[in-house]
This record gives sequence, structure tokens and C-alpha cells, in this order.
Amino acid sequence: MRTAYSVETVRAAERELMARLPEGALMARAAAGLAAVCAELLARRRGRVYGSRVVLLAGPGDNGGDALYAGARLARRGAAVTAVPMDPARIHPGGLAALRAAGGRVAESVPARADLVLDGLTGIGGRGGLRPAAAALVERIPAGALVVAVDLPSGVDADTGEVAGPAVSADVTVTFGAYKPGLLIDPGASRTGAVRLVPIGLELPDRAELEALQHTDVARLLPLPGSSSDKYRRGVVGVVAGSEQYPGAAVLAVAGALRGGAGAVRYVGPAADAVLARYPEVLVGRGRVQAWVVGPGLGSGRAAEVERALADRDVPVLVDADGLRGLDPEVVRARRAATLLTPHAGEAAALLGVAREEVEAGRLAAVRGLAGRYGAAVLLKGATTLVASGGVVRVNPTGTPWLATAGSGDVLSGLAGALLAGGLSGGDAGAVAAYLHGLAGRFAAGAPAAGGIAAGGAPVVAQEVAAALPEAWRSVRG
Ligand SMILES: NC(=O)C1=CN([C@@H]2O[C@H](COP(=O)(O)OP(=O)(O)OC[C@H]3O[C@@H](n4cnc5c(N)ncnc54)[C@H](OP(=O)(O)O)[C@@H]3O)[C@@H](O)[C@H]2O)[C@@H](O)CC1
Ligand SMILES: Nc1ncnc2c1ncn2[C@@H]1O[C@H](COP(=O)(O)OP(=O)(O)O)[C@@H](O)[C@H]1O
Ligand SMILES: [K+]
Repeated sequence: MRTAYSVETVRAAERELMARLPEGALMARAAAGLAAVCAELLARRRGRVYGSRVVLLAGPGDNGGDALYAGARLARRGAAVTAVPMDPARIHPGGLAALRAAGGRVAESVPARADLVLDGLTGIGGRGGLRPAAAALVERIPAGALVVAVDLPSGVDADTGEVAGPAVSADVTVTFGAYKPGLLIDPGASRTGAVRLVPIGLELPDRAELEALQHTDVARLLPLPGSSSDKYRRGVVGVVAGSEQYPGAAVLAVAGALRGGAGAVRYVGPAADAVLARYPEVLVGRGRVQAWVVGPGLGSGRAAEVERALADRDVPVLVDADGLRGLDPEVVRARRAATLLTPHAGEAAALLGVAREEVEAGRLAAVRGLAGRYGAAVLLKGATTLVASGGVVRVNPTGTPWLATAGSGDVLSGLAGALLAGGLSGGDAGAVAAYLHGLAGRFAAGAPAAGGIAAGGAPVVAQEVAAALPEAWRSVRG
């Protein structure tokens, strides 16, 4: 499990550790780790550190201090290091002295050429969008320079990933002691480049503010058949989806459920012919199920079917897409079994009564808000998928923007429904489904295991995502 900690938690751990260490020791550790990463990057790019041009954007706080001390280390290895303060009257004094002693210099404006720029404007102390003096320096970062963000890209909110105004886009982010939520949640996450964690000895609580499952966590949660399994024990998923207008949503949700490990899938709705033509193994009509998936492609005027599924208070229910329209928090709160809501930003915005942009800019607040309001697990789809449940928020580390294709959300809902039917909690079913779906998207696209859209791959269609789910299962199980 990868974990991310809030600024408050990191600061508390920092205070506790600082009390036991000589002054400056923590910053020295941070700067040493930062300089080592920079040296590695310079060696890869130019063959050596000696003679390379390094620019430090130095903010007035400790983030600037880290950059200056790291710059001093690089200067001692022969780099030509220039610090440009955001505010010349406020620059970290110790860091500045160290840089000068190592032969580094200070300039008022950003040099036109650089091999590497260290963004030390703001770290966990940054608030809101970058102020004009900082934004002006960022604008002048020379084209072609590698940008290394110190702790986090300046302008990104460490706790939420929100970006209010200008912010740095880094190639690499070197973060200290712990991941911060803002490094893993968009829009901040798409500014970080590759994230490198430098341990500095912080002792952090077991419970993190944000979690990201990894292969071993998912493998542990996957419901697997045993020798005494039969199709009912493995879990029957009831899919209430599709309409005359959108029969394909039913087919895709069923595809996700079948590939998600359901013992059987029961389909209820007007698209039975389309479903059976593709999947003759599906049962048609109502009957006993271990979880319901309601909503994909329902169209309008089908609220009674959603209510009927939710009224089955002891059976887990996943509500997606059209099923989410006008969903009553009291009805969901009254349920005993798990409820998992899977909105995209537009659906979440409608449920919260805010603009879609507000959800996209503040994904963490939106998913927490919905989970609190409905007393349910909520999976918020999008560039970074978040799953909130019982006070814990998980961020999905897999996926590819190629998944932004019609019907891929339907596959996800069927998949998560199968995991609910297999006995997973709402939060686990959502997180595991997002993980497998993201991996399947990458496999279907032929995209590498990490990296954004720039990393490669080709367009996928939703059916291919469903078809790649077995490969995703196999890769997780090792
Ligand atoms: N925690 C740890 O364990 C360790 C932490 N370490 C390091 O310390 C960093 C935190 O340092 P920090 O607390 O000094 O805050 P920091 O991020 O430098 O920013 C504050 C300064 O920025 C300014 N400012 C604020 N917002 C702004 C904006 N929008 N636009 C422009 N300016 C803005 C603000 O100005 P003011 O509001 O005071 O006018 C203030 O001067 C942390 O990220 C890590 O790098 C490591 O050395 C060791 C281990
Ligand atoms: N920019 C993106 N990067 C990664 N994944 C994305 C992006 N945009 C959408 N997705 C994923 O694609 C899927 C789209 O689902 P949804 O919006 O419900 O579409 P549909 O209703 O057409 O099936 C979700 O799993 C979502 O997380
Ligand atoms: K920074």
C-alpha cells in the first residue's frame, strides 16, 4: 500500500523528529536526497554533473532552503549554480550562505539557458495559486531544462491536489518523508512528473489520509473460487441496465460483471436480446442475487427500478450513471448492506448541486462530501479515480486517459458489482475494480505500465477493456 499524509500530519511528525535531532539535520537530509536525484538526472542527461548549468528558484521558506542547500552540493561537484530568489529580501539565510560558500551565485532574473531547474518556490507551506513574483519566475524557466520540483510542484495544494492559478509542471518531483495527497490527485498529480520519495526518518501514523492500493493489496482482496465453490457462492450479479436507446450499456456492464468473477449474471431490462446475443451464459429476469448493479444506460423514467434495488436493504447495490439521478440520501442511508455510487464528475456535480468544474478542481472534497452525505462508498471517476468509504480515501494508481471512451464506465460498474457479489465491501470493491479496470485499459491500449498518455498506446474501445480484464487479474496475481 502506498500512503500519503496531510500537511498537518507531516508537520507533526517533523516537529517530533526535530526535537530529537540537531538543528538543521532534517533539511540537510532532504537536501542530500534532493541533490543525489539531481546528480543522477544530470549524469543521465549530460554524462556528468561537472559543468552543468543549474538554476534554483528560491522561495522565502524552507522549500527554498532545501533548493539552496541542494544547489550547494551540486556546486561542490562542479555545477554552475545560480539562485534566483522570489523575494531578494527574504531568502533562506543558511541555504544562501552554503550556496555562496560552494561557489554558487545569486541573480535577479532567470538565466536564459539551464540544464536543470530546481523549483524551490513553495512546498507544503504554499497557499493558493502562485503569487505574481513566483509566477513570473516560473514563466521564465528555460525551454528544454529539466524541471525538478522540491517536495511538490509550486502552486499545487499539498493536501488536495488543487491548482488555483499558475503552477509548476515538473519532470521529476522529489518529495520528503512522505507522499502528500496533492501528488497523487489531479490536477496536481499531472504536474509532478515522476515522483521520488526521499526518506528523512519521519515516524508517521498507521492510518494515512490517502491510500493507493498496489498489486499485492489487490491480490489479497480478490475473491477467488475454492474447492467448495459453486456459482451461487461465487456470487450472482443482477444487472439492471440498458434501454431501447442504449442497449450497449447493458452488454458492457454484463461483460464487466462476467469478467469480474461473478458466478453468474442475471440481466433485468429491455436489452435482453442484445445481451444474450453476446453472452448466452446470462440468466434473464429477476431472481436471487448477491449484488445489484443499477443504472448504466437506463435513460430517463426508470427511477422505480433503482428504488426497487435499493429497497433490497440486505443486498449490496452499485448505482451508476442514470441511476444516480435525483438519488435520495435518506434512502441510501437507511440501507444495511453496502452501497457503492460510481459517478463521473458531471454526475457528482449534479448530486452535490455544484458545477462540474468545481468537482474536477476539488476531487477530494467532492468524493468525501458525497460519501458523507450518502453514508455510502463513492467512486469518483475521472483522470484520477478516488474511492471514499468510512473516512478512508483511496486513489487509483492504474489507468490511462485512453479509458475516456464511451462505455468504459459501464464495464467498470459491472466489474465492481461482481466484486461486491464476491463479498468485498463497497470501498474495497470500488478500489479493486478501478485498479483492474485501469490495468485492463493499459493492456488493451498497449500502453506501458506507468506514465500518462504521452507514454504511448493506441485507442481502445470499451469491449476491449472488458476483454483485457483476465490479463489484469493474471498480472495482479503474479
Ligand atoms: N516537513 C518536513 O518534514 C520537512 C520540510 N522541509 C521543507 O520545508 C518545506 C516547508 O517549508 P515552509 O513551512 O517554510 O513553507 P514553504 O513551502 O517554503 O512555503 C512558505 C513560504 O512560501 C510563501 N508562499 C506561500 N504561498 C505562496 C504562494 N501562493 N505564492 C508565493 N509564495 C507563497 C510564504 O510567504 P508568506 O506567506 O510568509 O509571505 C512562505 O514564505 C517543505 O515543503 C520542504 O520542502 C524539509 O526541509 C525538511 C523536512
Ligand atoms: N482523463 C482520464 N484519465 C484516465 N481515466 C479516465 C479519464 N477520463 C475518464 N477516465 C475513466 O474512463 C471511464 C469513463 O467512465 P464514464 O465517464 O462513466 O464513461 P461512460 O459513461 O461512457 O462509460 C472511467 O473509468 C474513468 O475513470
Ligand atoms: K516546490
